[in-house]
Amino acid sequence: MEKLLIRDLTKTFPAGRSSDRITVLDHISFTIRENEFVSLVGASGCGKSTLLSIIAGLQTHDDGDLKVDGSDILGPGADRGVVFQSYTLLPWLTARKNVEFALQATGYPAADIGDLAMTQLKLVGLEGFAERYPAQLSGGMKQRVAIARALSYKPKLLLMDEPFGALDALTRVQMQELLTSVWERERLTVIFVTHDVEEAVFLSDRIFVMASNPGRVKTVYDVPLPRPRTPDTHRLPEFVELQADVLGSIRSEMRDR
Ligand SMILES: Nc1ncnc2c1ncn2[C@@H]1O[C@H](COP(=O)(O)OP(=O)(O)OP(=O)(O)O)[C@@H](O)[C@H]1O
Repeated sequence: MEKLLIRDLTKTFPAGRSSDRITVLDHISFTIRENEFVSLVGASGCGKSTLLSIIAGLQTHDDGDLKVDGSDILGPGADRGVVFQSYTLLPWLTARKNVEFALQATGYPAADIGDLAMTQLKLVGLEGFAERYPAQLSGGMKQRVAIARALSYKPKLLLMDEPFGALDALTRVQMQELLTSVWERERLTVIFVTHDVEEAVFLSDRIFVMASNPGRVKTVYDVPLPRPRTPDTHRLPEFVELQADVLGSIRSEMRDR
């Protein structure tokens, strides 16, 4: 079933002081199926973050249609969970209270909130850290709380913008493995922005390579790798080949600019 439909999406920004406008996203059209994991990759400035924030309802668009489960996106909503690169936890609340706060804000019954928050923290392996404040957690742990929080209210669509970009290499790989196992268990629909092609191949069902000036989807790759994905997945010849193909596609687009 179709989860997200985007048709002829166009976004412009004012170009400096003149009345001209720069087209950042140009007639983008695609659909994402329920339970699909899709990554957006492409050169810096091709419009990945802009596209994600329009889907999140955090930015307006000029033209085109965006629908989640057949309903127009008109602004932010609890049907879409968002995880960004920077940890957006509330520093004055514990890990558990950060998750509970999101559940309260999205209207969960008060009696269920405590249990639900702990269940989500357990899912990301943080049940022992529930009473810690963000300042007492490592970067990877903070990002796990942010993922637990985004998953807690069961969004139809999870939107992730470079969520592991600020982490060290080992923590990043651990977070990829955690995310893929959570995704395999919860059957989420995810749109994931990353600069890291290896990360995109490891996590995704499909990879959209975007081109710039104006931003558009240039090539769509299917990722025919078996699941569950494990550390050994990286060594499969198909993995290595696909990674090279996607990188080549981004590079050729940069050369053509
Ligand atoms: N508020 C804004 N006003 C004007 N131009 C903007 C604004 N936000 C983004 N842009 C421009 O839109 C283009 C796309 O930006 P965006 O951040 O979406 O790209 P990106 O692919 O996510 O880049 P990166 O990979 O570097 O994060 C860039 O050229 C950027 O300069």
